[in-house]
Amino acid sequence: MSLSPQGTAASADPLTAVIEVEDLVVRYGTATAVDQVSITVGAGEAVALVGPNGAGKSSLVDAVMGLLRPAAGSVRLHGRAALVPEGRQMFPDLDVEDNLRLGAWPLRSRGAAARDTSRVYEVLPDLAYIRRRKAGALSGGQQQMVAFGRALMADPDVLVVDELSLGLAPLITAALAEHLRELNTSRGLAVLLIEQNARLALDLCTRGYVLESGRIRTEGPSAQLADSAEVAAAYLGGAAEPSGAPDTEGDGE
Ligand SMILES: Nc1ncnc2c1ncn2[C@@H]1O[C@H](COP(=O)(O)OP(=O)(O)OP(=O)(O)O)[C@@H](O)[C@H]1O
Repeated sequence: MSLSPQGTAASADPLTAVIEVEDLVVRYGTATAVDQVSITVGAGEAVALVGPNGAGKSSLVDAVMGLLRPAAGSVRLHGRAALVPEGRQMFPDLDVEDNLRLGAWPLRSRGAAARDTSRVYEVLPDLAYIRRRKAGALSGGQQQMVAFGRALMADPDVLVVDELSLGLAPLITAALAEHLRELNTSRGLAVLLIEQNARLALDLCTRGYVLESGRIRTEGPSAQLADSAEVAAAYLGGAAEPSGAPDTEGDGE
């Protein structure tokens, strides 16, 4: 089950992990980009991975998606993961319809039915209106929508989104974020959202990890991370609003 019918109650089940990463190490030559990182994403859960440039976020994603071989540690996928890649990576000379169909590649054994794009147009109706337009002629926001649709064509259990907001205007980003929220909350699709915009990611997801210099610096429920003065100062553009909640980071900030 990946895209349950709209309106069906979908709840996160952290006991059933769709992604389990344990003690992962990624190296480029002698440089360590990801250093003993462990993360999980539960079925139906939305999890944020935030951190500054060069923290190792994309390296972690590439290892999760099997695009690079870890130096150590393990990645276990329970179900199908589909990637919305950084920079969208459209085929600019193909139209939207053909770009979407390429996303069905993991389902090629299912035959022609897997290439039926109508299930994506039901979820992202705006794409139906631009189905015959060349991807290269679309705006960044439209391309990101196509990248979402292409990932959905793989009938995934978890969507791995590498930089939802990259290069997009705030209003466009907000609209795409709502689509992602809808896919998660109403249709039970698990999400791993990699974002430099920590506020966006923590607002969208229920749990998060902060990655810094290849290591998990802190993790926890999004509300707790957003309330942490340490995280707020580093990633949210200022100190957290006092919430009355105890300082769980334990650093007295
Ligand atoms: N192909 C590569 N060869 C060598 N070093 C690399 C390569 N890709 C990434 N790195 C290095 O690994 C570290 C982590 O990079 P990575 O791209 O995973 O971080 P990131 O958090 O995704 O950053 P950004 O937000 O800028 O994309 C950085 O120091 C980067 O320079």
